Amino acid sequence: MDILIYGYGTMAGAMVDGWLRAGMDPARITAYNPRPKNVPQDITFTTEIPDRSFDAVVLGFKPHMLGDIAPGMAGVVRGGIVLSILAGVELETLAEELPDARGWVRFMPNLAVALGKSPNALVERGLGESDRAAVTALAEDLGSAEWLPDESQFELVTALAGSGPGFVYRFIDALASAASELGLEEAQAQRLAVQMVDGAGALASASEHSPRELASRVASPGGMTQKGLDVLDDGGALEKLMTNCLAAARDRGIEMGREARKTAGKDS
Ligand SMILES: NC(=O)C1=CN([C@@H]2O[C@H](COP(=O)(O)OP(=O)(O)OC[C@H]3O[C@@H](n4cnc5c(N)ncnc54)[C@H](O)[C@@H]3O)[C@@H](O)[C@H]2O)C=CC1
Ligand SMILES: O=C(O)[C@@H]1CCC=N1
Repeated sequence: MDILIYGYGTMAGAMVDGWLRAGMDPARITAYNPRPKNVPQDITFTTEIPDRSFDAVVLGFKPHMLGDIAPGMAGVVRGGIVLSILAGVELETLAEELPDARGWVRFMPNLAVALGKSPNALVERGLGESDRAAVTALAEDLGSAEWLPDESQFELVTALAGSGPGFVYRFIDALASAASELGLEEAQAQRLAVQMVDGAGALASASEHSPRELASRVASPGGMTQKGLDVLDDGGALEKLMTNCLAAARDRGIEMGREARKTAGKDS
């Protein structure tokens, strides 16, 4: 499967890094971006829209640009599979805007693709069994493949797994700032917070126990951790905060889907 990256920004670039890291032949990858970009050695880069079609085309630009960009993409997607990382943009819009493709996939990664550690949410229209297997393999090279039965929860999944690193980074930053506020040297607080989250995440991945159970294993009865957990749990404070956080991100995704339909002229 040869791949065209159409819009080589932060996310699409991280996907290329992940595929190369997983051993993909760089000759399979072409990247198009209207402005010059630094790209890994051995992939093909162009600032001109290629004049041939590709097996798979990754949409790597901003969601609201789809309506303006799609008409110029007919040639590159003809007969191929569209892999859209555009937040909020639905399969229906993709199929209407890029009707010359043979299949459409919403492929929602996060920046950890670069390390092969992204949970990748997927939903498709028009894919046969072998295409689905090929897309699954592409996702697994970047972490995991999480196929959803339909699109109804895709914005929520995007909030959790796509935006999620942003929330975790904010949490790490808040931990480090709090420790520094309480007296620790700033750089040391940040080092400790980052390494702690790295280890805690790896343990949660490797463990047979749920995060809830792991938290109670850290909290020795009558000890320090429980006192801290009591603050987070008071009135369901942290859970309420996270519910509001995910709902706000999800709702913005739904709105972005609407905006993309509007600029594509498919909605009033
Ligand atoms: N940043 C992230 O963590 C994630 C981003 N996404 C999605 O990835 C997409 C890109 O986001 P970022 O990489 O963060 O943004 P970015 O701004 O880094 O990348 C956008 C790229 O599109 C290029 N571009 C501009 N006009 C273009 C045109 N006419 N044709 C082709 N390319 C054009 C820009 O030069 C730029 O390289 C968005 O649709 C976003 O929803 C999805 C999951 C996570
Ligand atoms: O913030 C955004 O809209 C995109 C979607 C998931 C992560 N970044």
